Amino acid sequence: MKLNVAIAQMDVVFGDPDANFSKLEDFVKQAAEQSADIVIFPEMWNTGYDLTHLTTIADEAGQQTKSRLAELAKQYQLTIHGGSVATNRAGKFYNTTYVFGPSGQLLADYDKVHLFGLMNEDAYLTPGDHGDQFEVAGVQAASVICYDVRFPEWLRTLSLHDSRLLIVPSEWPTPRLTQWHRLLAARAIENQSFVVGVNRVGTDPDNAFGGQSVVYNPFGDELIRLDDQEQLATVVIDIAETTAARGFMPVFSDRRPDLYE
Ligand SMILES: NC(=O)CCC(=O)C(=O)O
Repeated sequence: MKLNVAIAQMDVVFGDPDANFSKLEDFVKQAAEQSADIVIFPEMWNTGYDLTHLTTIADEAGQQTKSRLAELAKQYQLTIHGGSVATNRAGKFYNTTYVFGPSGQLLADYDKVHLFGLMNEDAYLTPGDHGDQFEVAGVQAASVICYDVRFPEWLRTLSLHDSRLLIVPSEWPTPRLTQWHRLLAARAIENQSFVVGVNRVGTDPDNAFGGQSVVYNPFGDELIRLDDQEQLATVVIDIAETTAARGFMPVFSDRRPDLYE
């Protein structure tokens, strides 16, 4: 089973959801032109980290994002992994992932679980309380958001449901890009899965984001690494490699959960 994965390495217009929706639409169109099965966006692409204005700019109940992603997925007949967006639900703000399949159906709905204090998320956002898995063209996938990737036990928990593809939308600042690559590669090796990290580019008032979106195979080899420019790129991944990795070294069945915790 092969999947054509499109990475939408987007520059986010700070605090301007309308401008960012229009960029998203261009990227989805490009992904469809390149026959992608799935297109993946970065973290908080609707607003960036404009956390002090969430009352006016966060997506109310995620409605605008959900209806637009559903329409676009259906129109272009592909899966859209909507990175994450700032949402406002019952007066609380969340950093939320929505994934829509080609029939316009909602496949996943996930709020970032580990809030990132260095970017003030803990002061403004409410953490999620559950994970979510979904299927892309017959492939089991799971998704976490940026800082979540530093918690191997969380990605392992999600991987125990036979995920073969782990997706990590991010706004990861340039000074820690070396750690970004090492963490993503480690998660790929230990979970014997493909890992797709989609970072934004550009700057906001506090940080610079150097892109370097990347795909690692289940052996931790890099299949593609983008530079620091806004762009869409595609890469074909062969899910049979996850079966080969798991057959060669049975990490999942060698686990000793009786000793953990
Ligand atoms: N947006 C984020 O969660 C950033 C995480 C990050 O930069 C890190 O080093 O972890």
